[in-house]
Amino acid sequence: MKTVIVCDAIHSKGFELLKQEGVEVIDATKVPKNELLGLMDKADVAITRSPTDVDETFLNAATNLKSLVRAGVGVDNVDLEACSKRGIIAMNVPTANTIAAVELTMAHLLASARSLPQAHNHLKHDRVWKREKWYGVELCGKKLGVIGFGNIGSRVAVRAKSFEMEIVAYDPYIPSSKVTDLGMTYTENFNDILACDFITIHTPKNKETLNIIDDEEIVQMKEGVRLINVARGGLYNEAALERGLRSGKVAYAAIDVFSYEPAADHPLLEIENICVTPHLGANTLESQEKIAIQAAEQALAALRGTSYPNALNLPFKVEELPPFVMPYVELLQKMSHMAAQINKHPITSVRLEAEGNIGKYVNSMLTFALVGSFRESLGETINYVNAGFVAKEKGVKTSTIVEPKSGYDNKITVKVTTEKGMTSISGTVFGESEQRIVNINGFKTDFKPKGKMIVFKNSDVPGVIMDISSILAEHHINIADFRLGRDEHGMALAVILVDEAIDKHILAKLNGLKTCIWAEYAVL
Ligand SMILES: NC(=O)C1=CN([C@@H]2O[C@H](COP(=O)(O)OP(=O)(O)OC[C@H]3O[C@@H](n4cnc5c(N)ncnc54)[C@H](O)[C@@H]3O)[C@@H](O)[C@H]2O)C=CC1
Ligand SMILES: O=C(O)C(=O)COP(=O)(O)O
Repeated sequence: MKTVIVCDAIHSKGFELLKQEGVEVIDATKVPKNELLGLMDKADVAITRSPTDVDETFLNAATNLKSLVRAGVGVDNVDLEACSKRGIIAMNVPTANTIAAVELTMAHLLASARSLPQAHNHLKHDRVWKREKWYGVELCGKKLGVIGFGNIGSRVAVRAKSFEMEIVAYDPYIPSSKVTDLGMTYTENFNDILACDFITIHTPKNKETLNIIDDEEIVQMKEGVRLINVARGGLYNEAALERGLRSGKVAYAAIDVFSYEPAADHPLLEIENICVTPHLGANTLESQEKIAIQAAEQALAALRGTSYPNALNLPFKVEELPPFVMPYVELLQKMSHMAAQINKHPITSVRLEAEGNIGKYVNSMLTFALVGSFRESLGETINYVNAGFVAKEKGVKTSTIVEPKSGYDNKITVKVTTEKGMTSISGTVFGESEQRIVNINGFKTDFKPKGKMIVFKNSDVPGVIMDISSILAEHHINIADFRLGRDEHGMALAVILVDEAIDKHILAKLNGLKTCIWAEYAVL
C-alpha cells in the first residue's frame, strides 16, 4: 500500500481525504523533528509545512520518497535541487492561503498605525486608561510601498487603496500594467519604496530578496516609517530593523515571520514598538481547510502518477503546453524509448529536431526524449524531474534544433547516439491524436507506436519477407502488421508488429538470416 506521511499539522479534512482513498497515512504531526527522520523511509509522498526543513538530512532519510507537497506557498526551506537530483517532484499549494495572509497583513498594517497591541496591554494588563499615550497615524493619504506584487502583495494593495492609501509597487518580474491598471504607481526605482510611509513586503525569500531592507535602506527611509513583514524572516535584516526601531527612525514594525522559528527567544521581542505574531499568515480555518484538501488531492494525484499540480521542479510546466503538443510529447517519449531499445548501448547524446509549430516547444520537450531514452536502462527510476540531471551526470550531450518543414505540418525526430552509432526516429501526429512513426534511420515507414515489434534491416533482395515469416511461424508468432521501407542503396528496413513476445532465441535466428544486417526487438 502507498504511504503518505503528514509531517506538520494540517486540517482534518486532508487526513479524511487521504484515508478515504485507501492510502496508508502516517500522522507525524506530533513527532519531534529528530524522530521524524526515522519514519521517513516508509513514505512515498510527504506533506510538509514551514516547520519541516526539507534538506539533505531529511531527503537522505526519505529513501522511498517520490513526491513532496508543501502545504503552503513558501519553499525557501525546501532544497528543490536536492529533490530534483533524487527524482522527487516537489509541489506547493500556492493560492489557498492567499486571503489569509492578505488579511493578516491588513491587520498588521492597522495595528502598526495605532499601536494596537501596546494600547491593549496597557489597558488590559496594566489597567491604565491613558488615551493621550496612544496617538496613532491614519492610513488615509499615506503612501504604502509594496515590494512584490504577486498573489498577496497585489491584494494587499487593493485593500489598502480602499483605505485611500497611495500605492507604490516594486516588482521587477511583472508587467507594469498589472499595477497601473489598478490606478497605482509602478516603480523600478527601489528608492521610491524607501520614500513611503508604510512598507510591506510580499516576495519569496531567495538570494536576491534576503536582506533587501538593511541598514543602508533604513537610513534612506522617512523618519517614522512603519514596516510590515508577513512574508519571510530575513527579508528585512533583523539586526538592522532592531537598530532602526531602537533609534526611532522606524516608528513601528509588524512582524509575522522570523529568520528562525520558533522564535520565542528572538531579540526583536525585546523591543517595545513592535507587533509580533507567531507565523500566523496562513492560519485561518478557511485557508487551512482549503490547503489541507488541496495538499491531499495533490498527494493522491502524485501517488497515482496522473498529474503533479503546482510542481516546482519539473523542467517544464505541463499547464503551459498547448493541447496540440501533448500527443507529440507522448510520441517523442515512445520514439526515444524505441531508439534506446534497438540500439542498446550506453547513450552518448540525445538530439531533438522539430519542424513546424511544434518547434516552439522543442526545449520543454527534450525532457520527454531523455526520459524515453533512459527508460530502457534505468526503468522507473528515471522521471521528468531527474532526467536532465541524469543526462548531465552520465555526460550525455543534449541538443535541440528547429528545422525547416519537409512535408509534414509538424514533425519531430529524436536522434539517440550510443557508442555503436546513431538511431534516428521521426514521427508526426495526424488529426488531433493519431501518432505515427514515419521514418527510422532514413527509411520511410508508417505505423502506430504501440505494442511489440521487430525492426529488421536487410539487403533489399527477394525472399526476405518469406524468411522472416517462416521463422516467426515456426515459433507460433502471429504477424499483426508488416511495414517495409527501402532506400536507393539496396537496403531495406522492416517494422514487423507481432502479437507475441520475441525472445532472444528467435531474435538470434532472425539475425542469423543471410540477408539480415541487424534485427532488434522493441516494446512500446
Ligand atoms: N506568513 C505566512 O504565513 C505566509 C507567508 N507567505 C509568503 O508570502 C510571500 C508572497 O507570497 P505570494 O504572494 O503567494 O507569492 P507570489 O509568488 O504570488 O508573489 C511573489 C511576488 O514577488 C515578486 N518578486 C520576486 N522577487 C522579487 C524581488 N527581488 N523584488 C520584488 N519583487 C519580487 C514576484 O515577481 C511575485 O510577483 C512568500 O514569501 C510566501 O512564502 C505566504 C503565505 C502565508
Ligand atoms: O505558505 C506560506 O508560505 C506560509 O508561510 C505558511 O506557512 P505554514 O504552512 O503556516 O507553515
